[in-house]
Amino acid sequence: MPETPVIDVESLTVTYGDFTAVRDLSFQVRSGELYALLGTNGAGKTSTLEVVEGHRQATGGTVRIFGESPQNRRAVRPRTGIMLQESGLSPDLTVRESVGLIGTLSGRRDDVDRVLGVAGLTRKAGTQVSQLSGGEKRRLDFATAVYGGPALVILDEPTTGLDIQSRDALWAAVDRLREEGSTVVLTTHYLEEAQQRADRIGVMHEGTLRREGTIAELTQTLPAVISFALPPGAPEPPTVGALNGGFHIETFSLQQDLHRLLDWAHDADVELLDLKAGPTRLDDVFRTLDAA
Ligand SMILES: Nc1ncnc2c1ncn2[C@@H]1O[C@H](COP(=O)(O)OP(=O)(O)OP(=O)(O)O)[C@@H](O)[C@H]1O
Repeated sequence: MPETPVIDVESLTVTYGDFTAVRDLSFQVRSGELYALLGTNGAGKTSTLEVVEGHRQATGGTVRIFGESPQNRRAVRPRTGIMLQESGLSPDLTVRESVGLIGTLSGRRDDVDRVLGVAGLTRKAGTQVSQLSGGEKRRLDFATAVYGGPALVILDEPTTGLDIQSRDALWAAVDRLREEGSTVVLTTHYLEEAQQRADRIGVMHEGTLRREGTIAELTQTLPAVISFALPPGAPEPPTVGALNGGFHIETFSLQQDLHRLLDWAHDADVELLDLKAGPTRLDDVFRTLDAA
């Protein structure tokens, strides 16, 4: 028998008055995977996650978490850690009190000091929430989401406003959770983070799911890119791939075309300036969305 998906979204519709923010959306998140729900601004990601989190009623369709309704808090809450875009933490509580309170409400068990350490907040344990910097608040939101190692962790733009050290620390903590078997759902506008970490990616645009698959599946229909500049007076470069304005080559034979270009540069004794070559990136998938 197939395993019950951790999240099962079936024909979800969310409307605000006359406006349909999410239309007939279906996707599943499997146990143990990191699923990135990405999309353009206003695509409907947060509206979708709010239904998944039980904070909003669906206008139509069904959502199941661990086979249960998201409204069934008693069944779902102990197994789900949520990092919202904006937390509702009380400004008067200290960091330690906040983690302890949310931890207790979650129904999971953990050691507050351990969680503060994971989130890099040990030195801020006695500081009031109102006195935290923006990045420190995000770390506190993360701490409350991962308290007790929930089976499902939902991270809504977790690294926005974080410096590089904090990002690395956050991803290291997510990696540890995954090693212990947690399923992770991520939204982010930092596409490299999704490209590096997601097992599968769903791309939303204007309320619907326009693309879904592994990073390889999403990018294989688009060409790879080689770009470079030439010093003044250099001869014409060879025709490789499709020269698409400037020296920007689109190719489905990256290795072969790069080889030919480098051979030409060597034979012509030309230094290729600012040479870049790489597979198709997720950014390019986004740039094709309006054409879908
Ligand atoms: N409470 C609301 N009332 C009316 N419209 C809303 C409400 N919340 C969201 N919307 C609209 O629904 C659409 C989807 O919003 P949503 O926040 O779900 O998008 P998103 O994909 O999370 O966007 P972003 O990446 O910009 O955060 C947007 O056009 C937004 O203006």
